[in-house]
Amino acid sequence: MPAVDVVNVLFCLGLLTAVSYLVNTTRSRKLPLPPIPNRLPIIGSVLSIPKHTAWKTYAEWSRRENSTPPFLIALASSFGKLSIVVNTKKAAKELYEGRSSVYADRPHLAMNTLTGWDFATAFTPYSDEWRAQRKIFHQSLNARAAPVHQQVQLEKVEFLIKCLYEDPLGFARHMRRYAASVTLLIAYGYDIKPNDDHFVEVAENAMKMISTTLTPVGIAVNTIPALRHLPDWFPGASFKTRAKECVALVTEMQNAPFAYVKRSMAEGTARPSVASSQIELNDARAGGIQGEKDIKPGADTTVSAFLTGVLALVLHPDVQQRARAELDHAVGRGRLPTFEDRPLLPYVTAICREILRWQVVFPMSFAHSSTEDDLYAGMFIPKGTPIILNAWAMLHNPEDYPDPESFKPDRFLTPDGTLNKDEVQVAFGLGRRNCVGMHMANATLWIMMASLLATFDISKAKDEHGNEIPVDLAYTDTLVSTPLPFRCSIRPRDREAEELIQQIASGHTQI
Ligand code: HEM
Repeated sequence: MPAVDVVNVLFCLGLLTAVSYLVNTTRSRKLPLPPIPNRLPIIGSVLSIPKHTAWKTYAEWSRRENSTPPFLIALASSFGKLSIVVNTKKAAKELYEGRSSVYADRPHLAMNTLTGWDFATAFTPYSDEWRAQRKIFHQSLNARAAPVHQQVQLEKVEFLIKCLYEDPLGFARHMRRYAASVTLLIAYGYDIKPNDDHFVEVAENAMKMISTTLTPVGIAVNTIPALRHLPDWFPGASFKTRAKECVALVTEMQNAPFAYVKRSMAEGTARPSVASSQIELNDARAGGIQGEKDIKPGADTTVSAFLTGVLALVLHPDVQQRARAELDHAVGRGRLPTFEDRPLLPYVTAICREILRWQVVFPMSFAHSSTEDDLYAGMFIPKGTPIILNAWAMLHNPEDYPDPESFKPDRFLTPDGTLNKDEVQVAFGLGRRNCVGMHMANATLWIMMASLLATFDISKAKDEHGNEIPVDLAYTDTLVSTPLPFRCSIRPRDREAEELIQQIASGHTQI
């Protein structure tokens, strides 16, 4: 009996493959598609798509395959499915911004539905539902609303400074907690517990589970959604059991903080938050408010930028020195910097921009999808094609950023020392689906870097013989690229800084 099912499934897969291949090749025969590197019949480019840092290979392929810009390439995955990688800022702007309504959809990924993650704004199709979610985010997190959250960011960065002083080796954990505490306070008015916070744990586990979608089996299910109907007992179908576990976590991640806000509002103890103001505005309409429910995922992206910031400082004592000179001149030594000091600290801002450019948090952003057949620079882009923005290629293009692999904050300064106009927007995506948490993320990163530079000296850690432990620039290969664990030394920069830190620490009791 199982043998018959196997034959049936394989037969259906074969049929799907053939139909999909025919549809794509017939459609594309009329007009040229972007070049498809290393394409083989039926299996497309599958064998040559690298497992590691694919964004670097795509940038190379696009230079090899296109003699002139716009440097688009198509990837033909197995079963004839196409996706297109955009490798230049010019093409990305023309498509994502110039034709924004055509490129604002997201590809439908069967694994997102299976794991319960399809509730998230980032995965919602371009629709009225998405517009409603996006509006809620925008009202609370746009550039003008961002200052409302500054008090929370200042309060939490002080606590981070205390934690780094008392337990410098745990810096990555403290930074993760700083990101989560800012996000949850702003989103839900919820102050996380010092250790083992349940909301944070659930959200982190749900985020980890999303990696299920990136395993070979997950990719196969996204390519051939019919696979989701495989029976649970089928060899290789254990992804269905994991997906069910993920649904439970995601549901709790959505509902628990929201229920907390409602409860604390009823008890009169709620802190003002995005969720509480939306509840007041919308009078808690049936089904709840989607927008604030997926604020949490932004925390992981911010942590990646924080850790890159620490790595950059470890490797560049000269950058620390120059930033400190700027801080001492503009702020003095008796207090931590605040957001009011920002206009006087262009070099610190340039460091933050360089962090986002140097090690791109989302090297290939989130895929968009086209809602119409389109023709661009003489190339055909079929309706429904996933379009991937190669942000890494754009932010490492030597024409815009000479010596792109080096960490050089100066590239964001004009000769007279003021900031230039490049705000590294590409790191946050382009067009209608760009990052809605961008202003909050920039502010959280800026105040952390400014405070860290004002108080601590960051250098390589030493082993028991007093030798410096080398630091590698090693990153995860996941959707959000994050530094792999590394060691460093974080010490008050001098006696004066230590006194300031102790004064700040005495105002915060918990660690
Ligand atoms: C350094 C930190 C961050 C980086 C680099 C980043 C980057 C991005 C990128 C590249 C996208 C996809 C854009 C596109 O599809 O064109 C995105 C989407 C998104 N981000 Fe962020 N993000 C960060 C922090 C945050 C934070 C703190 C929040 C929430 C408070 C947030 C909320 C979102 C949401 C909701 C979307 C989906 C937008 C949509 O599909 O309409 N992000 N982000």
